[in-house]
This record gives sequence, C-alpha cells and structure tokens, in this order.
Amino acid sequence: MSSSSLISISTTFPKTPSQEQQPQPPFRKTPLSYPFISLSKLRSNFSFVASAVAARNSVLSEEAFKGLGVFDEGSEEEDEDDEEYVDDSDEFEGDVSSEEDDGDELGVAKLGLPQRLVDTLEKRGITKLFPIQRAVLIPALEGRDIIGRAKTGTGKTLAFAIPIIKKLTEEDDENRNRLAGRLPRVLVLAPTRELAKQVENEIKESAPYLRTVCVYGGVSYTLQKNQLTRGVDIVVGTPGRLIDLVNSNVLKLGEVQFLVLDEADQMLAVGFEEDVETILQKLPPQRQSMLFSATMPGWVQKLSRKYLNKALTIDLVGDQDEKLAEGIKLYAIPTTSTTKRSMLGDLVTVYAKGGKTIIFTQTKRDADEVSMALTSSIASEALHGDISQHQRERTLNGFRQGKFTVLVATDVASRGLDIPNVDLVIHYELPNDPETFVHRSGRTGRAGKEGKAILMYTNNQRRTVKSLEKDVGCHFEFISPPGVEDVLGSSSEHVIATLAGVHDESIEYFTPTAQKLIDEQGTRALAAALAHMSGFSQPPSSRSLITHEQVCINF
Ligand SMILES: Nc1ncnc2c1ncn2[C@@H]1O[C@H](COP(=O)(O)OP(=O)(O)OP(=O)(O)O)[C@@H](O)[C@H]1O
Repeated sequence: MSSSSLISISTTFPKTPSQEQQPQPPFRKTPLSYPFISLSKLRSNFSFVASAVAARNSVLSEEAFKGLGVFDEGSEEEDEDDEEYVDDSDEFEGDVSSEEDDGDELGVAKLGLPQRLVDTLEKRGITKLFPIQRAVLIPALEGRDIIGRAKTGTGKTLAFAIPIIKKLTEEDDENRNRLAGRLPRVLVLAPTRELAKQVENEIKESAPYLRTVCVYGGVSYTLQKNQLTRGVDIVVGTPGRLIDLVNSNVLKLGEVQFLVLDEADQMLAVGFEEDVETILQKLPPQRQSMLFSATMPGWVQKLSRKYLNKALTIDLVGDQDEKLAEGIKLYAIPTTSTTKRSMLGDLVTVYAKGGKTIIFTQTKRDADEVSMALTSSIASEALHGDISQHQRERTLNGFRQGKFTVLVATDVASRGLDIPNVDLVIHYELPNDPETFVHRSGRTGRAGKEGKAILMYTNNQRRTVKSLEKDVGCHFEFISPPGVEDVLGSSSEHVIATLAGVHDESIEYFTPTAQKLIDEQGTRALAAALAHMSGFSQPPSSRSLITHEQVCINF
C-alpha cells in the first residue's frame, strides 16, 4: 500500500441518547459549511474530524488520534505534508466559537449537509455521526479514494452513503432536470443479497428523493430491468446479477461517478473475485472509489492497488485492538454433542430474556433441526442458503418485526446483517475462523448498544477457544448451564414483562373469570397461569444440572 495514506484511529463509540453519557473529549461549537473548511482552524476547533484528514502520503500513528485526535502542536505527525493538504483559504464559514462543548458538535445538522438529507436522517434518529462516518466524511467529500475498516455495527453504510448522497443531492439541486431513463451515478457492490437489500434500505431511508435500485439473483429479472430503464441514481447489487444486466445492456455504467465495494473480503470468500473485476473494468476511470473490508487478504490489496487511486486507509480497528465491537459481553459454555441442543432453550431464556436471539450453526441441516427442536417452546425459524430468496426475506422481516424471537442461521447471516436489538448471539458450533466469530458476534451490540454472545464448545475444542481469545483480543467468561432457578426466574420475568403489554380491553374480558379463580383457588390460580405461560406446565425438577440431560420435559 505504498501509494496510500493510512489513518489508524483509536475511537470511542458515541453513546446513543438512551445510554448513559460517558465523558467526551472537548469539542467546540463548529457549525460547518463543508467546502470551505480550513484544516488548521479545524485542528483547534473541531479536533476529531481534522485529525481524520490525513496528509496525502502521511502515515498517522494511532497515538496521533488518542483522545480523539487532539493534535499536539509540533508533534511529529504534524508534518509538512499535513500543511500542504490544508485548504487554508479564508472562506471558512463556520462560526468558530471558543465556547466549550455542548455535546452537539458533530450533529448532522451542523455539517453543511443538504437540509433534506439532515431531515431524513434526524427522522430516523440519526443526529450525530459515528466515528467511522466522521473519519470518512471529509476525505470522501474531497473526492479521495478510501479504504475503510471499522468494527461491526458501527455505521459503515452511512459512512459512504452520507458523502455520496450529499454530492448527488447538490448536483440535483443545481440541475433540476432529472431525466427519466437517466443512468446510475453510483454503483455499490455487496457480496450477499441480504446485504445488498440492507444497503438499499439504508440509502432509501436516508434519501427517499433519490432513485435507488437493488439488483440480485434469485428474483425476477424483468422487474429489475424495468426499474433500471425508468432511470436510476444509485444501483446496489451482487456481482452475478449485475454482470447479467450489464451484458444484456440493461445496466449502463458509463456515468458512474462513485463506486463502493462493501465487505470486499467477503466477495473473495463467496467466489466473486472474477465478477468483481469484470465489473470494475467496465467503470469509467474518472470516478471515486471506496472499499470497505474487515480484512485485507492479498486479493483485496491487489484490487485496491489496481482500481483505487492513491487510496486513503481509514482503519478504526487497528492490529492490536480487540476486534469485537464494544458492548458485547462474551460467554463460553462447555457442552457435549448430546446435551447442547437441550441446553439451548435455557440459554435463550436466561440470557436473552425474551429479546431477539440469533443461533449460528455450521450446517443447513443443523439450522433446520435446531429450529425445529426449539419451536415447541420458543418461536423460531431457520435461515440458510437452501431456503428460497422469497422465504429468506419473509423470515428476516418476521424476525425484524418480532413475530418470532429466535433465528437459527448458517453463516449466510453472519456478515453485514443489521437487525436492530438482537440481544443474544449463540455460536452453536465453533466458527471456522476468528473473522467469522467477530462477524457472527457482531449481529448483536450494534449502533453502540449492548449485547451478549455465547460460544458453545466441547472439551476437545478448549484449545480453539483459547486461541480465539488470542486472535480476537477478547475474553470469555466461562459459564455453567443455567440452573432450574435461573430458568424459572428468567421465564417468569419475561412473562411478567409480556403481561404489562396486554391491552386493558382484553383484561376486562377476562376479569370476571380471574375473580372467580382467585375466589376459588387464591394465589394458586395466578401461579398456575405463570407456570403455564413460562412453558413449565410440567415440573422442571427432573433436569440434571450436571449433564443437563432432560428426563421429563423438553424445554
Ligand atoms: N450516526 C448514527 N446514529 C445512529 N444510528 C446509526 C448511525 N449510523 C448508523 N446507524 C445505525 O447503526 C446500525 C449499524 O450500521 P451498519 O449496518 O452500517 O453497520 P456496519 O458497520 O456496516 O456493520 P457490519 O460490519 O456488521 O456490516 C444501522 O441500523 C444504522 O442505521
């Protein structure tokens, strides 16, 4: 990567409004009008973003960004190149105030973004940029090619989408004649259909006024063809279908100004190398490219050298850091092949407490069988590559909407899937490699929220668990199977929480019967109802806490 610049940043993830306020570094008031930002002024007044703008060929050490990048005057990172890169024109329009931070400096309303973009972001609850978004924003708006890396669930999609939407919106504001049949200005490549759809949704929700079309295999070609020929601003897709559309001349890439390669290393893992290169070769050379990748295997490095222009690397993970997103608590539990399935329901009950859980299995067959086994006590569905595209989408929507709480999936769902509020991830089988572990676990603890991940392992896998800790830089708390009291306590807690959501009108219908039961049986009536709703119509006492074998009930 000799021709690239590198930014390696140690960041603090900003807390969502619902979370406790953590001490923040001192930002100052800086309403910005982006194009006229002076870096030297920013340095003293807008330290994080300023520090994220590297000089063209400089390598900024992680140290330079400690404390969210407050530059030390005269430090060795502040070299001449930095100065050359500064746009020190006097056109900076921001109101540079010396007042102390009011906690709102990176508010999306103050970054000089188009008002309609600000409005839609704020409506979605996106009021402040996340670290990767802050770091990418300015170099992207400068037109630089970027290689980006950040932990799971930290907002990489909007990191590339915000600057692109800003540019497109401004172009459209200048030239209001948006023609029917117009050709795409943006192409986003994603490795899986689910990920492509998700990127499409994120862009559509942020910029409903732009036309975004998502193309992938397994669904009607004609519909996608019609959408494309009506005119489009942004195309998101998986490589295979994109090539079909390009080859049949339905998709013309001649006006693409922005290319995004999302999850580039995963393209390699799913065998898309050739297809990706075929597409890149068809793009106009005058374009801006952004590549996001969790790792940089040889092919991704080669791709960056060949198709990106003096890319700036923005790495918010670093080599030493823990690779998992903050806020994910890790547990490991010893199992045997005979006990692991029976233990699952209890783990879900105790650790997810009625919230959403994703269980990852190695094989499609296991996903089906585990889901079937669970369904008698906890609503669950399976998701894997043998399930039709249509059904996969229905399953994911149902899970998102809370129609069932446990999704049992193969690794098809481990990369990129953004389902809000997944409380628990269970690794039913050890992942094949540390990356998969990071991505599976990263389905929880997203957007600064907290989550839990449990790794199930057998005695002879102990070593692998230890090396996983080393490779990922994480630490497991070793736990035992939940005891009967824990399971009973958690399930009744969950039932009580569910009761709080019962509608008053429904309660009225049942009140006479409830009164009659109380008169006849007293507390016993309510206890029986709780036991039944908790799935304990039969006594739990036959469960052995040592082997976790169940003799009498299958919870
Ligand atoms: N600035 C923000 N404020 C609040 N929520 C945000 C912000 N940016 C992104 N989000 C939300 O955070 C969630 C995670 O974002 P996203 O899916 O882009 O993460 P990611 O880094 O691509 O994760 P992964 O590596 O797992 O694919 C999304 O639901 C997104 O809408």
